[in-house]
Amino acid sequence: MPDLTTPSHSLSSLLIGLPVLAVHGPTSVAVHGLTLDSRQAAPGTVFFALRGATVDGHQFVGKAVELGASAVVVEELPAELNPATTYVQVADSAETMARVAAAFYGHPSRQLKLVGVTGTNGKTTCATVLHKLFRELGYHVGLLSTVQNQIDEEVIPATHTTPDAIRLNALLSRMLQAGCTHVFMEVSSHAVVQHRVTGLHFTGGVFTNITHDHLDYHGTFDNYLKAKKGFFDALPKSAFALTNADDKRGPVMLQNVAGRRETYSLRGPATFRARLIENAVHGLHLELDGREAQFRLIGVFNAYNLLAVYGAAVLLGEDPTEVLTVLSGLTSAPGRFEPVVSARTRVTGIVDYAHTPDALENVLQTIADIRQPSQQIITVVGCGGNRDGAKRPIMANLACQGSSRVVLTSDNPRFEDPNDILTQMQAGVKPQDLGKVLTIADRREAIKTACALAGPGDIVLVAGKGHESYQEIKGVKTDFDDKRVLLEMFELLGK
Ligand SMILES: CC(=O)N[C@H]1[C@@H](OP(=O)(O)OP(=O)(O)OC[C@H]2O[C@@H](n3ccc(=O)[nH]c3=O)[C@H](O)[C@@H]2O)O[C@H](CO)[C@@H](O)[C@@H]1O[C@H](C)C(=O)N[C@@H](C)C(=O)N[C@H](CCC(=O)O)C(=O)O
Ligand SMILES: Nc1ncnc2c1ncn2[C@@H]1O[C@H](COP(=O)(O)OP(=O)(O)OP(=O)(O)O)[C@@H](O)[C@H]1O
Ligand SMILES: N[C@H](CCC[C@H](N)C(=O)O)C(=O)O
Ligand SMILES: [Mg+2]
Repeated sequence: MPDLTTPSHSLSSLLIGLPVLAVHGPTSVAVHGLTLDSRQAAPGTVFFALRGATVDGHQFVGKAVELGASAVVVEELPAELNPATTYVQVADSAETMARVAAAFYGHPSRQLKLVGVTGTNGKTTCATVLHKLFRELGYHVGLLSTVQNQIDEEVIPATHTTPDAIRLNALLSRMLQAGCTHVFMEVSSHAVVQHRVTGLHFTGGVFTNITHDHLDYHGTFDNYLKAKKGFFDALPKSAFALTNADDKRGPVMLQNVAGRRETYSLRGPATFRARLIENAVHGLHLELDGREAQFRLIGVFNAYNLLAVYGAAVLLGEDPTEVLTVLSGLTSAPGRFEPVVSARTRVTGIVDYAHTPDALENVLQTIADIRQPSQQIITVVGCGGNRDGAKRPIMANLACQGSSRVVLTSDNPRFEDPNDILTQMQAGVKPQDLGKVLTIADRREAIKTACALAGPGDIVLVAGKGHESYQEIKGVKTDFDDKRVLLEMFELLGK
């Protein structure tokens, strides 16, 4: 694995142009590293005290100083200052950290064609397909996504959809050094609010859609929309802003955009248009930008993703015909509508990352569109702990509306009691649907039961965890892979 760059700068050079309220101590100190975690502080590092969701990083300034941090960046100065450390006081530590991180790594985003994808659903799909497309077109390409980060085919594990600003700039720098010309990344709403992408130079931004999610974190839908829009508002004049004109909030996203405003649509006038010819089990047949093509991705929602990818590629200067030709052969991201068929009774298992009401509704609608009338749909679904609770009853109800049988189960309970989550899900089940619902907290058992219920040719949808290779219970991640469990159960039950 190539080394991460370890640049060295003086503190003063990193602070050029930034609004600093006060400095105590010398700014000539050499900086070899940046950290947001006091436990990683050491001589030569700058520690940024961030106000977190759980704790206030200012509590750990003393610890960082004790470990030898050369400088600390704070919003509030501690009562006692250590003469061996430089204290930089700013109005917003998170924003300052992002700008310092960009400078520390030499502003890699300015030398890359960096495209960010935001929206409730479809970010990973679009970013991953863009990565595959540009690889096929012959470029060296970086990817920052929920599933994994990549430099060409080299995989770098991801812990977040969008990494923190330090890791993000370090990764961009590494991508640049590896010869990447393009980087496609997901921009989560958390990332925008927490300034993870502040100070990056984007060549383009793509908006997929916005529906219910993360209201636990953002409080209101309006704040959630503001976060997504914040990314578009900050795009430079030189960038393109590509939005989904068919999404209710698509046009709002463009309101304050300084750059080129572009749209895509399946329903009306737009820069990039598509018409659905066929949505079948083997893929989509579309007329895209005036030309007919067959695609391997399934479901109308993927027609939107394909259109967004096509639009972004053309806006990046690629030849439309070549883009269509390559795009038609590409598959989706792992764990996104991924089918596995049992050997004997031809039960189709579908593993999908639908963990929002909109995604679940779309996936069930897609299955309804492509299934044979004789095929029953059995859905296994849960909702994550320590995340938006409001979606729980809604998702249980949607599962009932779109399925013959439903097994409610656990997703990643995290620090919540799985049975509490399940009770909240059950509250969404209509009295007339109670007969089709089973509740089994153990996800493995739930998948086993769904497989046992499946007759020859039926469809078992396992929703919510997609590519995830673990289940997180009380802070401990244990190996768990929906696709593997499905295959195991098919085998065990002779399906
Ligand atoms: C809610 C949320 O976004 N949390 C992120 C946030 O953590 P936090 O606010 O809880 O941090 P905290 O524990 O309160 O600590 C505050 C500060 O004190 C520091 N600290 C803490 C302890 C200590 O001893 N010393 C110390 O310096 C911490 O490093 C931190 O800088 O800042 C951390 C550092 O960047 C992130 O790792 C953490 O992501 C957590 C793990 C997380 O689960 N985030 C999810 C919700 C998230 O970000 N998801 C989005 C995608 C969603 C989607 O795809 O739909 C993502 O982009 O991944
Ligand atoms: N354009 C779309 N519109 C609606 N639903 C979609 C769309 N694309 C994908 N989905 C559904 O949403 C799920 C998640 O898709 P994907 O991983 O691409 O989204 P994401 O925005 O990256 O999600 P996350 O916020 O968790 O990173 C898919 O498994 C599918 O069920
Ligand atoms: N990026 C999303 C993923 C949710 C996936 C689902 N399996 C869950 O654990 O809730 C989040 O962190 O909220
Ligand atoms: Mg994602």
